[in-house]
Amino acid sequence: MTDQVIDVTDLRRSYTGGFEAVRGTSFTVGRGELFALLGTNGAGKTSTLEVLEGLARPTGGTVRVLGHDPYRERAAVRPRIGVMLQEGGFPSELTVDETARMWAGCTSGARPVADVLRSVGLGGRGGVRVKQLSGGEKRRLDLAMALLGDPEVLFLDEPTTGLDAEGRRETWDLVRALRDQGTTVLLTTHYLEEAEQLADRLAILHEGRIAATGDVAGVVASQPSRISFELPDGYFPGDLPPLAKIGVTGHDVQGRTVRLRTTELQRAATALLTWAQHTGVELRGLDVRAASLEEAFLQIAKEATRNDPRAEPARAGSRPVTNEKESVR
Ligand SMILES: Nc1ncnc2c1ncn2[C@@H]1O[C@H](COP(=O)(O)OP(=O)(O)OP(=O)(O)O)[C@@H](O)[C@H]1O
Repeated sequence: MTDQVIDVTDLRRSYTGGFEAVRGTSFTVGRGELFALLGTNGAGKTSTLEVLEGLARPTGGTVRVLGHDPYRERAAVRPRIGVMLQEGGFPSELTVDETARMWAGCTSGARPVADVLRSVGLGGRGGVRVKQLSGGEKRRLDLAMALLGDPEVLFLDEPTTGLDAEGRRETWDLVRALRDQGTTVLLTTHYLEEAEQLADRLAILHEGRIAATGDVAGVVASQPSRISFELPDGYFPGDLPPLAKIGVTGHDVQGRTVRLRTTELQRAATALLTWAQHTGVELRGLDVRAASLEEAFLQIAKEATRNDPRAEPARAGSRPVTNEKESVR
């Protein structure tokens, strides 16, 4: 049986004014798994994460982290988790070393500061003031602080936002290494490539609900693949083999360009190529491709909106109903 490290059942979180940011989500994360919560701005990723981190109480549903309620049994959970918030908010005048030592003083069983800084590539930056770090270095400092207690479970809230391509790749390598060492990781991101690169499983959150979940291949496979090509002069779409019979679920034609959508890519492509061969037709610009995670994400979000056109309740100046966020890590 899988060892469930995170177990979320019908989680709801509302803010004062009635706005429900999380509207009944359920998912589990097994030990050693890397799970990505993916969603557009405002989808409810941070609102979910804060409950898992024990920083906020759910309005409804239950949440267990390492078998405990992270809010009520904070003392049991906190020493075993690491949290990287979106904004670390470290005092800018302190040096990297001073910051790390300060956090180590608040962390039970903290690892040696120098080791942790080295592990995130800040080994040579101990004497530098936080305000002098680059954006990428600040994010690495945030990560280092989350790793000080050698956590079993690591929560990363948009760990690479604001990083350049190289910084992002370096962070991915770090996160992969942690996962390979057995750390359970839950990260939020709106970078699809990040989820593609890192996630064992993911959930696409849309307006507070899980619109799709599974591994990357499974989520992508739920969306149609595409075949496009140009028909030569003298041929028309009606000359093609009957599209429905070869597994094509939709098509459009612009000028001589034909685009087909199918959930049976091999069958449709084989039938099309066989037809072209027999007819002696050259399909110029032939392009056969499975949906990308990006296409799947956009489509899933579009469908979720169509199925649930939520009217936006007023929520100016609102606060969480259940409690204020605590400024603790
Ligand atoms: N304190 C608050 N009071 C009222 N509404 C809030 C509060 N915090 C967040 N929200 C709203 O809840 C929704 C979900 O916000 P949340 O920060 O969880 O989204 P997110 O998916 O993390 O977005 P982002 O990618 O922009 O960080 C948003 O519509 C946001 O405006």
